[in-house]
Amino acid sequence: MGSEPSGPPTEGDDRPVNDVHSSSASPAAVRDPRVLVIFGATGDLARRNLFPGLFRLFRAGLLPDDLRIIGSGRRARGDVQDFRDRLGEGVREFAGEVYDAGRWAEFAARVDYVAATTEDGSELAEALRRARREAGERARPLLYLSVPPSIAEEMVRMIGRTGMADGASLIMEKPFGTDLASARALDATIAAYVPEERVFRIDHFLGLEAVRTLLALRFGNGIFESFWNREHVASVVIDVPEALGLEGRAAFMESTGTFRDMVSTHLCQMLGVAAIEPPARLDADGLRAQRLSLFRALRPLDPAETVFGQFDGYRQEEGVADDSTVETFVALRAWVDNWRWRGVPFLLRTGKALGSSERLLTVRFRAAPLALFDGGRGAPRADERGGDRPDALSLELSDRPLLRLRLGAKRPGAALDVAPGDLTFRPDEAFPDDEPLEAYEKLLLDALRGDQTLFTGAAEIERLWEVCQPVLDAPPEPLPYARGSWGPRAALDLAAPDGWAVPDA
Ligand SMILES: NC(=O)C1=CN([C@@H]2O[C@H](COP(=O)(O)OP(=O)(O)OC[C@H]3O[C@@H](n4cnc5c(N)ncnc54)[C@H](OP(=O)(O)O)[C@@H]3O)[C@@H](O)[C@H]2O)C=CC1
Ligand SMILES: O=C1O[C@H](COP(=O)(O)O)[C@@H](O)[C@H](O)[C@H]1O
Repeated sequence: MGSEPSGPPTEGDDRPVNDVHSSSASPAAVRDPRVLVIFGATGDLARRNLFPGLFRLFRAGLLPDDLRIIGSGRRARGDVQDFRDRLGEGVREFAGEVYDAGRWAEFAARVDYVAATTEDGSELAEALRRARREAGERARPLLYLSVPPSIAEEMVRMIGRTGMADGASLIMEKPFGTDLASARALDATIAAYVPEERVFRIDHFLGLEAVRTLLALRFGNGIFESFWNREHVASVVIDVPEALGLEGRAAFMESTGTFRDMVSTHLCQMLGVAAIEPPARLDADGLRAQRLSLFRALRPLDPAETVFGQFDGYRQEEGVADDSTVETFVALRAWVDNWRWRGVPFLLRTGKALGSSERLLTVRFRAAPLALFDGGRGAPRADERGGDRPDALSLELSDRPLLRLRLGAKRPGAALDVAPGDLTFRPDEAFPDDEPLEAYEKLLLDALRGDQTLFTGAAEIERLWEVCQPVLDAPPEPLPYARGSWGPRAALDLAAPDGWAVPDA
C-alpha cells in the first residue's frame, strides 16, 4: 500500500523524503537519517505507545541507523539519564516481549531531552539545529505533537516562530481541534508553516492491523462487494466499550469528553473504512479521496439519535467537577446518504467503565426472506445481548484481529435444528511466520517513510466536525449508568431490535 516517490531526494527537493530502501532486515526499513522530536514526551501516550513503538521498530531493524530522538515536555526533568530510565520502565511495561536491557541502552543513547513550552522553544530549536548539522543534509526533522489539543495550535505557532518547522514533517495527535471552527483555525496555522503533504494527522485506530485486514477483505476479493450494500446489509455496528475508567486522565476527560475523544475520531474513522467506495488505487490519494467522499455523504448527527451517559461515581473522581456534565459514554445512530448505504443504520457505541474492553465492527446482513428453521434466526432481540445473531460478519478492531462469519448452522443429529455457528479466520494464525505491527509502530514507520495513506487530511477532519456539530451544539443530557454495565437503558433501546455486538452470547 502507499505510493513511494522514486529515487532518493536531492538537495532542494521539497517532497517528503522517501526513506524506504530494501534492506536485509526488511523492505519496509527506513534507512535515511532523521531527527525525530516528540513534544509531550513526558506524557501518557509517549510512555505507553510512542517509545514502546519506536523500540519495537528499532528491535526489528526498521529505524534508520542514525535516527536521533529529542523528547520534550514543558519542564526540565533532572538529567537526561533520568528521562531515559523512566522511558525504559515504560518500554519494559508496555513492550516487555521485546525488551532487552542491552538493546534498550543502545536505543536510549539516541534519546535526548530538552524542555520547551508554547512561549519558549529556543533551547529546543537550538538542539534541533545541532542535531541536524551533526546528522547531515538529509536529516529532515519529523516533529510529533503529542500534547493536549488545547495547546496544539499555540505549539505549532511556536514551532513555526523558532524555525523548527523549516523543511520538517509534522505528526499531529487527535483530536484535531475541538470543533469545526477550532479545527479550521488549527489547519490554517499548520498550513502557514508545513505543507499538507508533510502533515500526518494520526488516528491510531487507522493504524490497526484490522483496518488493512478489512481493506484486503473488501477490495482483495470479488465476492464481498456484491453484498456490501443496502440491498443485503441490515446494519453496521461499531462497538468499542472500554472497561477502564479515567486512569489519571480526569483533566483530559473533563476538557474533551468521550464524544470528541472517541466518536469524532476513532469511531467515525472506522465507519469510513467499513463504508468507503473502492478506490482506483490503494494509495494515499485514492483512499483519502474516498474517505472524504464518504464523510461528505455522512448525514450530520442527530442529537435525538444520540445517547450520552456518565458512569456512577464519575463526579467523585479526583479532578472532576462536582456538577460535571461531561459524557463518559456515547451511543448513536448514523446514516450515510449515498446509493450504497441509504437507509442502513450505522450504530456506534463507546464509553468508559463498561462491562468489558472490546472493539468489534459487525456487518449484519438481512435475514432470509422466509424463516424455515425454528431455532435458526430466533426471535429478534431487544436486550443487550446482541452478539449471537446469525448472518453477521464481525471483525475485531485489533492488531491480531479475528474475522468471524456467524451463520445459522445445522446442529448434528436427527432433527433439522439450526443454531448459530462460526466460520473464523485469524490472519496471525494463518500466517504464523509474519509478525503484525502494533498500530503506533505502523504509523510511526509510515510517517518516517512519508506515506500518508493511513493518515487523515484536513478536509476529512473538517467534514467530520461538520457532521458532529449538531451534537456539540445541543448535547444530550448524560444519563447515569452503573460501572461495569453496558451504558444507560436508552442506549440499549437505540440498537433494537438486534442489539449491540458486545457482549457476545
Ligand atoms: N493517552 C492516550 O491513551 C492517548 C492519547 N492520545 C492523544 O495524545 C495527546 C497527548 O495525550 P497524553 O499523553 O495522554 O497527555 P498527557 O497529559 O499525559 O501528557 C501531555 C504532554 O504534553 C506536555 N504539555 C502539556 N502542556 C504543555 C505546554 N503548555 N507546553 C509544553 N508541553 C506541554 C506535557 O508535559 P509535562 O509532563 O512537562 O507537563 C506532557 O508531556 C493528546 O492529544 C491525546 O488526545 C491519543 C491516543 C491515545
Ligand atoms: O485515543 C484514545 O484511545 C484510547 C483507546 O485506544 P487504545 O489503543 O489505547 O486502547 C482511549 O482509551 C483514550 O481515551 C483515547 O484518548
